[in-house]
Amino acid sequence: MATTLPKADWTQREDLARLVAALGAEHMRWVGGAVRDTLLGDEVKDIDAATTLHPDTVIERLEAAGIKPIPTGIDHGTVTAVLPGGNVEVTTLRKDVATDGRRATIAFAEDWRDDAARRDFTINALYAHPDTLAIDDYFGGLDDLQARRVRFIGDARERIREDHLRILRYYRFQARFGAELDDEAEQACAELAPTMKGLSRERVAMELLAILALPDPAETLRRMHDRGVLDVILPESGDAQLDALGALIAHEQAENAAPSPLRRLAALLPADVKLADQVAARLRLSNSQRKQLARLAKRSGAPERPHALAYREGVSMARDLLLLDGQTTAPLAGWKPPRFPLKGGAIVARGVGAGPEVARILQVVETRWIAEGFPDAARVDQLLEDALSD
Ligand SMILES: Nc1ccn([C@@H]2O[C@H](COP(=O)(O)OP(=O)(O)OP(=O)(O)O)[C@@H](O)[C@H]2O)c(=O)n1
Repeated sequence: MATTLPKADWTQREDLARLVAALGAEHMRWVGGAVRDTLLGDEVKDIDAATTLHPDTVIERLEAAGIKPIPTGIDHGTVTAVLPGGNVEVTTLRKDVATDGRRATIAFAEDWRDDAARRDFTINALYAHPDTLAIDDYFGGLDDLQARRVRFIGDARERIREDHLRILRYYRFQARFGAELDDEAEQACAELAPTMKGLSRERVAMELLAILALPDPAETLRRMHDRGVLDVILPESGDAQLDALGALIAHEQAENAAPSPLRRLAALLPADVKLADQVAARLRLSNSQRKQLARLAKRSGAPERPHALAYREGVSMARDLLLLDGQTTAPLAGWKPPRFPLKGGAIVARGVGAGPEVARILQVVETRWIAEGFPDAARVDQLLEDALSD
């Protein structure tokens, strides 16, 4: 694996050059996901920087350079630099002093190795110099990345006790690119899984959905289930649901459908609306996600005509329902629900008094129109004729 960060779109960003100039290249390094994912050749989402400068100094220097600072997690030494190409989190080097697994008490530090030592995995503790792009690797992260090994820094149990969410982060990275399993880590995660009960539900939900959003997390989730880890955060899912998830993902791949974490969460739950609603509330999902999950739980398993389904539910929901049912989604490609061409006014014009009778006739005609596969306006006139003479 390269010992220098390959050039990537983000390493050439002019606004990042301004950030580096403001803080001073010698006082900072790029770190975390951006370095890891650039080395993997993957798309980079968020950019994190580590710095030896005190947060107050970071704020002063950013302001002096005309870059807006937001003290996002100032207790933890994080200042967000607002930049046109995307914000960057600048975090002062730290070492953990004490932690209860949910919140860490930290001290600012001078030493890059101390900062590396408090991080979760070797592959996440790679530091790139902003000027030369040379990488500092204190714990063999480059080798691990090359071998696609997700390895805790030092003792897995200790790392997990510092932050119990690291159990789910381990599985997420494992599902993303882990090539070999680390017995020690697997055992530590299984053993400490009950500690996740104390985590904030939002954090747990975010990680679970992030695992579900990966291209193929079925095997990892199966392992989490077999080892009792999934049971702690999603006790509603049993063997049958794990099988359903495997089938869904295989079907998604056959259909070329993009992964959807919510659709996959629905597969991991029994088709029970009340239960789905409880899970959504427990995981603090948004109202719209909660509604979607409840609708997905209401799936009947009875095959329905794709266009009729999409007309009633919207194309995206219909696609999810068809995929969960193992049906083809091909008829929905490029299909837009047509507009029902009949208006109440046309019925009133035919002598029906305005009121519930108009609504009833509209509904009768619309139902027939859907059943016939959305024929044109001439046929709708005929359907209206029939309905009026019924
Ligand atoms: N529980 C955690 C969370 C984060 N980190 C450290 O903080 C960095 C940034 O964390 P975050 O942005 O949450 O994740 P990334 O590793 O950047 O990966 P992704 O964006 O894919 O989640 C990580 O690389 C890791 O070094 C950690 O040690 N323990």
